[in-house]
Amino acid sequence: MHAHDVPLPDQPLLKVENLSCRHGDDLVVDELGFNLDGADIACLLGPSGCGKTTTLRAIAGFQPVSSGNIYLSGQLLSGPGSTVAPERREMGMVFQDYALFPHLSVEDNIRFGINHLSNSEQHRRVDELLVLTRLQGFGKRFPDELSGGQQQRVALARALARKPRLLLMDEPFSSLDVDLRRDLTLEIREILQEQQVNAIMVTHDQEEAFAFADRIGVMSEGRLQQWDTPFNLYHEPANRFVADFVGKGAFLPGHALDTNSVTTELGTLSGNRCYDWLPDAPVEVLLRPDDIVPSEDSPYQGTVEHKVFAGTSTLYTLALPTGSRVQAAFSSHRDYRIGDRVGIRVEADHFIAFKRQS
Ligand SMILES: Nc1ncnc2c1ncn2[C@@H]1O[C@H](COP(=O)(O)OP(=O)(O)OP(=O)(O)O)[C@@H](O)[C@H]1O
Repeated sequence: MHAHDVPLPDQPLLKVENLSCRHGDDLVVDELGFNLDGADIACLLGPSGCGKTTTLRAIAGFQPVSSGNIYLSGQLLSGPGSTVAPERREMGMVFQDYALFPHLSVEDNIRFGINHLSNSEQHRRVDELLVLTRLQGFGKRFPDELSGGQQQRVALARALARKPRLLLMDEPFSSLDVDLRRDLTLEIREILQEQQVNAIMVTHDQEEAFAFADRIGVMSEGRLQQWDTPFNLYHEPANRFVADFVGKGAFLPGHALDTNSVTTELGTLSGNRCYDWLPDAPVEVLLRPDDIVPSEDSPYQGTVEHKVFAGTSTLYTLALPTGSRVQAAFSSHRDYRIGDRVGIRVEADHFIAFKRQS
């Protein structure tokens, strides 16, 4: 069966259940669980060392699991003490360093995993993949005669040649420069959609994750913090770690007034969610840069401490009188200088707040 075959309706394509993995005595993946549905492309996102690669390797079958299970369309692939060999999982892998065979031409690299097919079928599949990955005319070249982006497309073509049920990619773009990364991320997403191949990519770059994935798992210290759409991660972060890690913004201290409003240095802010805090509880409100707007006659002012020009907007870090800081993205037509005092107000449709620990 391949990914374009319809999986059983009640079975997710991939089910990772209470997965824990150890390196020696260290628990590096801790009770992690998520389901990947038939149509989704996913990312595991998190800071260096949080366990993303170990999770991907467990799914691929290279990493033994200490507890928990991994299923593909309902079939158990990994459990404690039982594992289906990597080559029998029908998964493709693309690595950061391309891992192409240097002594084989592009065509032969792509052909590598499909030598069980007849010669004419091999040719047809290779030609199809060269077109798909926009490598027509490069088939006879060797890897060292290609750019980094082209090499990564060969690696993708090679991984897709066997029509994998799931494609696993570990930081596939990290050795490429920023512009190429962005283009290739979108291009590969289109190729996967066209081929109806599900994929999981590991990255620590959230822009890349947002551009690539329908579902993102944010990890920290071996634990899955949230498995959700990019929109929900940004607007409805499940906890403070996700709020801080995903997107820009700053936390402004305040005190609860009632279950959905807070007094802060920038006035009373009200949201559309109810919190279970008691009146006067210390809280902090997440303000995204687009929640702060310039307002000349506002009683609230911030002093420009830092600015980063970003084309259509400029990102300012503003210090408030108490020393708290907020970030604000203003149209780059307004050009404030370091040290300028800027009238501001909060204009947020909703806010995300957390109890303050200290
Ligand atoms: N072979 C190994 N032996 C011992 N410890 C390891 C091994 N591989 C990884 N680790 C440790 O396991 C933890 C998780 O590593 P992992 O590579 O899964 O993280 P990651 O999120 O992919 O990080 P990065 O983004 O830096 O690649 C880290 O603390 C790492 O040092």
